[in-house]
Amino acid sequence: DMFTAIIDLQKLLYTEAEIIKTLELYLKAEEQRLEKVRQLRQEYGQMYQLASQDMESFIANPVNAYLLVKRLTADWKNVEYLMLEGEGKNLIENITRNRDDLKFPDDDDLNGAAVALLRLQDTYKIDTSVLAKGYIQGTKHSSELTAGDCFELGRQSYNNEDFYHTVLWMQEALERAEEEIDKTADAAEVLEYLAYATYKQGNTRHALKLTSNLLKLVPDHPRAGGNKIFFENSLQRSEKKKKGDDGDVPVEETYMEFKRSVYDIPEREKYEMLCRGEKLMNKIEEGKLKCHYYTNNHPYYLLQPVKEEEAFLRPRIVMYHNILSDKEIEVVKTLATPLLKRATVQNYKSGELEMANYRICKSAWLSNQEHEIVAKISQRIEDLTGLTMSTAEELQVVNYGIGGHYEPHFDFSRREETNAFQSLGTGNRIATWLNYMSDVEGGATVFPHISVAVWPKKGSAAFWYNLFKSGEGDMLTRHAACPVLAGSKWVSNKWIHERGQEFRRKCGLHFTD
Ligand SMILES: O=C(O)CCC(=O)C(=O)O
Ligand SMILES: [Fe+2]
Repeated sequence: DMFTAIIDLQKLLYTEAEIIKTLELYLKAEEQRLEKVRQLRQEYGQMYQLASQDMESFIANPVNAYLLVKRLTADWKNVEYLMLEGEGKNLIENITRNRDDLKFPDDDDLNGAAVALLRLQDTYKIDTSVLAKGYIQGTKHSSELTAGDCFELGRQSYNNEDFYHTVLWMQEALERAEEEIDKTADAAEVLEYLAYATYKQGNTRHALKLTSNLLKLVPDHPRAGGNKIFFENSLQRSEKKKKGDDGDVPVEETYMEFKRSVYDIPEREKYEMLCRGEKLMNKIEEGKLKCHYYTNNHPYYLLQPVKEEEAFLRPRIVMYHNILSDKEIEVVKTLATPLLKRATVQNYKSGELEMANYRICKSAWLSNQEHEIVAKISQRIEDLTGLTMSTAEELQVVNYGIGGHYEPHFDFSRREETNAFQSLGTGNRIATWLNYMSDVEGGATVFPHISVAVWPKKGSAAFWYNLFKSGEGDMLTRHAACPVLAGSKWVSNKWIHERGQEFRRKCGLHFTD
């Protein structure tokens, strides 16, 4: 899959250049071929004209008779060949089968890219027609979508049984198709999808209206007549039900589908609000946050203190600025790029690592031995946190994909979980150090339960303890990576473990320390 990391998508531009070359070759070959066909057509025509003046005497001439037979045997074979054997087949094979250096995305990538656009639309509340015009947060990033492109997004949503987005995008496709001179979508086809999705969304009356419009457009449409009857019956049934036991209005099925567990709603909503940059923290909490120079009393940083900015106090979440240089970031990205693999998450029941739609990125692990810069980064984290890196995990390098995100999660493992860290023998993830290695739009790291949003800045880092001093997990550290609106988001992180920190971070007796 290519959609899960922006770095992989860059290869697709090379594929596109090769496709352009292939199309040019194809057009040239086809033009030559058609020219030959045109010539033959003319020769056939000339002879026929001559013959039709006086058929009998024409055939009576043995040369003519011979030529006629020849035209319908040998020459005809030639015509057949010209008509059937375009260069197309060869050229297609050349570009798809014989080229290992070219990457083609597959249907899953198309679906992933479509779902990503829809996710961005929802999280950042982007209006469908604004997005279709290529605007993302006021700046024009891309070309416009055609009616056909909108139709394709609607169709992808439909295949995912996401009727909410099907309606939005089919409506947009319909509006755009109306304006287009060279139509890229068929209004009848759009209307059929739109009507069904509207019905699935619980609006049968409007679905019926859309189907009537479809029938006006294509009176002998193969399915619309049947659909109309189906919608009419369904309307009658619900009317009867309403009259039969009044007060008991039938609950809309699809509404239930969309509603998630009550527990989820506040977190989800807060997560999205924070992603959009809405300020949720109360002024008093915010007023307590400080920004100052920090040395950790380390000789090196006494000479060159780093800027420490508090993002929250309990749990304490801090940002350090200018931690990694551009050059170090380049090295880390270069080392990681060939090793990137679709990132996994741990199934909390089975303990197995698996891919999940709630984490769209690729990641790679770099050990200190890999390169002196990796070791240097480890050392820097040790010096600034005072925690030993000897039990930490390797440096995880992450590149997010289109609309890439990581939904709310804990970095530490909970008691009830089947715990993969147990085999490491280093205890739980006591703290997280997160380096931001690129500037992007969107893609904040947010903590929905404490209303904190940390915005990526190339070279900066975030740090927090996941566990209290007692070893108990701090539920308020639940956090998420917001979908990336634009750009290629790179981060790297160090997960620091409990073992070895006994004298570095003293055990607390109190739960909430
Ligand atoms: O990328 C981010 O902003 C956060 C990543 C994260 O939470 C994780 O990888 O555990
Ligand atoms: Fe995390």
